[in-house]
Amino acid sequence: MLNELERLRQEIDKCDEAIVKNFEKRMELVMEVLAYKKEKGLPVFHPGREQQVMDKVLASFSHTNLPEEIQQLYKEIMRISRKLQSKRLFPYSIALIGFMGTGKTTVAMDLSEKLEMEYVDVDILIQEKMEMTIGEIFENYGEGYFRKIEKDTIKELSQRNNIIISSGGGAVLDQENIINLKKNCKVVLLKAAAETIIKRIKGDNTRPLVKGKMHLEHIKDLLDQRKAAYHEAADIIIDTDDKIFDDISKEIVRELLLKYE
Ligand SMILES: Nc1ncnc2c1ncn2[C@@H]1O[C@H](COP(=O)(O)OP(=O)(O)O)[C@@H](O)[C@H]1O
Ligand SMILES: O=C(O)C1=C[C@@H](OP(=O)(O)O)[C@@H](O)[C@H](O)C1
Ligand SMILES: [Mg+2]
Repeated sequence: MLNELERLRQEIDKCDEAIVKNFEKRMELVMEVLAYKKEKGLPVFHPGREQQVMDKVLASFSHTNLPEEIQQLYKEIMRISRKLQSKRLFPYSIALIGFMGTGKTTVAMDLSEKLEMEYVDVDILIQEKMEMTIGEIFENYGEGYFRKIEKDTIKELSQRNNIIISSGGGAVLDQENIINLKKNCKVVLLKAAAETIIKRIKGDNTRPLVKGKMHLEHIKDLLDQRKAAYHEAADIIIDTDDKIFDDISKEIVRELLLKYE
């Protein structure tokens, strides 16, 4: 004879079995939708769709005692779903390169949320390692020392797959960094006009290479010196002038899928 506790546990086991079975079924269907969209050339990510699913779930379970918990569960289900799709679509890492102020750090964060892919910013990692700001590293140890840590950090990160890396604007001036990044990454160059760049970074004095020299001629000079290196390293080039982050991220996704499918 089963006691009451054992009986309840058996009921719970049955629920778990149904949850797992349906979860697997749901994810299989998501992958079928993905394959269909790819075949028909439809946009892969449809931001409105997640809200639709959430609204539908909440409406159809309006009698639930656990509306907040259901919402939480569905958020997680959709997060997992996005991650599975991204893994299938992008079996590589994505490295963002380009001049200061082209949006590498911010776009990496936005892409990371959209693709549910981990992102690492080389400069942020360096600052954490050194417990110092980039400005302090330049001031205390000089640019050469910063470049050495930058190179070590890129080497370390380039071993990893399925992440988004935002590099600093000077990273690709060193050939070894390009070779390392290209091991596991598709390299995306973000571009912007000097006028746009200066507008974006003029209020920010965290970049030692433009500190006290925040004028158009200096930015243009630096851009000219670096242009060839950026273009040589790039697999994909995205103009960011007059574009919002959301559109830049979507363009990156579109271009990567077009080129590497
Ligand atoms: N497309 C854009 N539209 C508006 N502001 C932008 C855009 N790209 C970057 N910015 C702004 O410019 C500044 C520098 O961006 P950041 O992501 O740090 O660039 P990077 O890492 O390439 O130096 C930030 O304040 C950011 O919000
Ligand atoms: O262009 C460069 O040489 C640099 C760009 C900075 O990063 P962002 O491009 O993210 O601003 C940072 O790595 C450092 O100040 C040097
Ligand atoms: Mg940055």
